[in-house]
Amino acid sequence: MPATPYALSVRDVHKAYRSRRVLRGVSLHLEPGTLAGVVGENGSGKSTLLRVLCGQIAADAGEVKRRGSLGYCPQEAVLNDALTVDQHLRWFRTAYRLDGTGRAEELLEELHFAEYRHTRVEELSGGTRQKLNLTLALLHDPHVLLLDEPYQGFDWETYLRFWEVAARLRDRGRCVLVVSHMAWDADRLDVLHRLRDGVATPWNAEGQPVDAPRGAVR
Ligand SMILES: Nc1ncnc2c1ncn2[C@@H]1O[C@H](COP(=O)(O)OP(=O)(O)OP(=O)(O)O)[C@@H](O)[C@H]1O
Repeated sequence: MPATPYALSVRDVHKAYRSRRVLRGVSLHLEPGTLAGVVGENGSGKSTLLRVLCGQIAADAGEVKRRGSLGYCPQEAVLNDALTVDQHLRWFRTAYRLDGTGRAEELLEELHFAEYRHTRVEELSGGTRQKLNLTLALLHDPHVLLLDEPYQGFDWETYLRFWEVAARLRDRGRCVLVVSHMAWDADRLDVLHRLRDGVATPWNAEGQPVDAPRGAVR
């Protein structure tokens, strides 16, 4: 049987919290070298979808297939307040069994927070915590990256730099899925899905369903 061409393949995924049916048959298929987005209103189930995709919670039904290593940047940074930025980087490097500090150094420079490397997390601003959160997801250069509102708290320069980093990853064949509740990033993405009523619909760069006539307003 030929190998699936997809880096991430999601088929008819369902997830409910008790009687609240959040995902009601989500399907999406992303090839390597894709920068994709999922948008949706607050509470539409974006984080739930990502948590299912990364395996943090189980789907009630449906299938998720992934090729290669995974990086996940959760919406809430999971950091240890008592440790410094450098200590986090060392900790994750050991967990990922990485040699050298190359990738971490690159990301510290690219996201402009090298000056905080010896600062404990409890003393960092929200935006700098988020830079560390993102860096930890990217550290092992995973094949599939799931990023849940990865730029919240970023200043404008860092926000733009984030998209440069994401585009470079895509150009190197990585599959990057970014969750946002804003559609204005649409033209930076190769593929955009809107999550509504528990299903994901592909949207075009104008923020309309792909089967809608151009210029149509919904
Ligand atoms: N652990 C949980 N237990 C029960 N209900 C939950 C749980 N997690 C999320 N929900 C509910 O599921 C729905 C979807 O939540 P989710 O966090 O996935 O949405 P979201 O689209 O990521 O929202 P936001 O844009 O506000 O981050 C919401 O109604 C939320 O209250």
